[in-house]
Amino acid sequence: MDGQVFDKTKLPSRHVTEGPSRAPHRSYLYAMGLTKAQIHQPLVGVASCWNEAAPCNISLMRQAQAVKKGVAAAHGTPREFCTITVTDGIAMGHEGMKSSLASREVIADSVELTMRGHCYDALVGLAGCDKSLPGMMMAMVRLNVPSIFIYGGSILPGSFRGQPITIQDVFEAVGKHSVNAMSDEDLDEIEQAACPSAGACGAQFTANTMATVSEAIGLALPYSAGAPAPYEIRDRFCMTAGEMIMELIARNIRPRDIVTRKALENAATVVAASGGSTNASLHLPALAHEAGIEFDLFDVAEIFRRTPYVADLKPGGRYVAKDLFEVGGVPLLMKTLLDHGFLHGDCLTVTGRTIAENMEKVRWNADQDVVLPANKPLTKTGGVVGLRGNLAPDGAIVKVAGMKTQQFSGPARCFDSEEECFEAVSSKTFREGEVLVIRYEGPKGGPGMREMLSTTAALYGQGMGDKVALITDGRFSGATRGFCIGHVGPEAAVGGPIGLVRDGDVISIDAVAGTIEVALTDEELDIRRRDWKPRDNGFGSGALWKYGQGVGPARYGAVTHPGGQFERRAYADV
Ligand SMILES: CC(C)(O)[C@@H](O)C(=O)O
Ligand SMILES: [Mg+2]
Repeated sequence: MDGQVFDKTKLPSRHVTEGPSRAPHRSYLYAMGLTKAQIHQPLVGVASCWNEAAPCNISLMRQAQAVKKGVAAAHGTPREFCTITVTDGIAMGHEGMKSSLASREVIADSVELTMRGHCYDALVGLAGCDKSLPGMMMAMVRLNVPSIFIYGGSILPGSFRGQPITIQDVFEAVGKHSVNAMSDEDLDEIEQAACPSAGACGAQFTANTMATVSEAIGLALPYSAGAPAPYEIRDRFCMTAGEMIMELIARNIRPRDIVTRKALENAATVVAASGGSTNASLHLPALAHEAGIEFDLFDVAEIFRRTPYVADLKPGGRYVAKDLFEVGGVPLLMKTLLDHGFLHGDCLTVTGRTIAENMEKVRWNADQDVVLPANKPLTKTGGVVGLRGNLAPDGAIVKVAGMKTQQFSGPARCFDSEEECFEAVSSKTFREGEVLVIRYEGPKGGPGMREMLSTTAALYGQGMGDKVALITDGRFSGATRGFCIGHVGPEAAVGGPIGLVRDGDVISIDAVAGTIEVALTDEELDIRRRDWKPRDNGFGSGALWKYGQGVGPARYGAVTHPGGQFERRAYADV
């Protein structure tokens, strides 16, 4: 990039830095120590989700400095800014979780507004936890300025009595403890051992799933998703991203050149192949929506159905994110998928090259069993399955990776909030063979579509994971295992059938056939619907009220600007 001269008359930052009328604007930039030369170079927004809420984001400030060095080395002027996060692990199991999915929208919106307001020419975005990853990528596609995504990296595995552990073991320990199968002392020991470093939850949970997506969709540099947060090699990826963003400006390569329908299919493919988080079936439609591409839960489910499950990662399998990185990272997973025809190789990426070109130097590693060859998979279909039926006309999702059985039928036991169900689980006032139904927890109903790891992990920890099924219009953690069906739509709050079910109605789920049915006739459902009345969710003002008013259905990604609208007028072109 040495000597690259950028034509400022074509870049958005000209509105801030060029001509006599912008003298006041330049005064502010001089006030922050910028030189004349720096002011007239391209301005690159370095958006970081750094804060002290959780280990996922704590290393982002360090990494952002490396990005800035890279930008400066390639004759750009980096401008760092931070946005909020809500970290699921700490928001879990209480009202705080209602803020989680809503935070994805706030992150996307806040990055959008900072970029627009200051006319930055490009964006390098760093994100470390479940909602900040999709939120940051959504902002990139929405703004459509040259962008590179950087993941903060995974946490290192913990160790408990010689066994590697993750946060999942602590959530499940709560269930063991509740049935007196674990002592207070052991619970104390495990909670102190599970999280030994900075970084996002360590297995193929939601953050690592979306990090895998960031490489497969083409917005992140190859290998950059895999290195754990404390590893100094992350800083090298960050430096390179900083240099590379200047090249993307020069070549005018934008996120919507990258995030195409085929790229979204590639993203869904790596989720299924790695037994990733069900949350991806929300985030991929949301990302698609930013690009004006129709790609809903059923499109995601169709890819899931035809994709082999090859990466033996927790929660369904044996290994964690660090293990995947050590054997070859996301490129190794993509290599076998590409070689066996499961990925589109012709999609452009932020390297300026296609997926197939990026893969040219990647060699298959036969000396490992973290990723199996795609022609010899763990199972022939993906680790996550879409469902549809009279209980979920707008679809539902279940993770089958690692599950012994794929069919379940039993009488419903209904709860109108997660708390009511958690209480029944803790006091064991439910029976083996039942289908626990948690409703009024959808995007509008909660509001906020809570993630329910406390309840599902408690069930699993009690040894009830495959003895009951759980269905909800809310959602699950990437660490959830057991027969747990989420995103059931339409949600109860808008009159969906899940709100019409009564205790004892027989519910049948078949993950092989892809169905979810309640044994009620259409006539009976109609009669019950006539008696149904909407409920007040208790939020009359503030961010969650606003979210509940605007949010669309889970099937289309639970976005707050639904209705087929997307940002057609990329701000960089104005
Ligand atoms: C706390 C977890 C495990 O990170 C969860 O939020 C997830 O979705 O994976
Ligand atoms: Mg989560």
